[in-house]
Amino acid sequence: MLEPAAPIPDVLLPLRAKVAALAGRDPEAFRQALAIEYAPGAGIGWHRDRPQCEIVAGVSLGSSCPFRFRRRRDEGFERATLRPAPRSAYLLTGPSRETWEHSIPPVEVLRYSVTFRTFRDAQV
Ligand SMILES: O=C(O)CCC(=O)C(=O)O
Ligand SMILES: [Fe+2]
Repeated sequence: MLEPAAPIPDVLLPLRAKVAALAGRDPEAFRQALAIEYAPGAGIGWHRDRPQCEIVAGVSLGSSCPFRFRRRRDEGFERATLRPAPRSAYLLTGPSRETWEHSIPPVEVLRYSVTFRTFRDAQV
């Protein structure tokens, strides 16, 4: 049985307000917050975020790292790499959200991310 998660901690609300302004959405639309610690050697494998999510807004903290993207083409993968600066934010919307997969190879220096997500179904 699913139960509602705890509310987003107050300490994250100013950050949520900033990414919401970047996305042009109400802060309350970002109903999930996820903080990830990447210790040296930790990364995240290729994936697209779950289809129930709509906008993914991320804040990159600590070290910079390659943020890799790929999408399948007839002849193989088309690839792109961003390098989000520490204390910068990014939005995954449109094709970067729906079509491209993303991953982060094992980091060399400690990094954190805080991601906020809106949901397609407001009831989720
Ligand atoms: O650490 C990041 O900036 C991305 C994290 C990520 O891809 C995710 O939480 O789905
Ligand atoms: Fe992701």
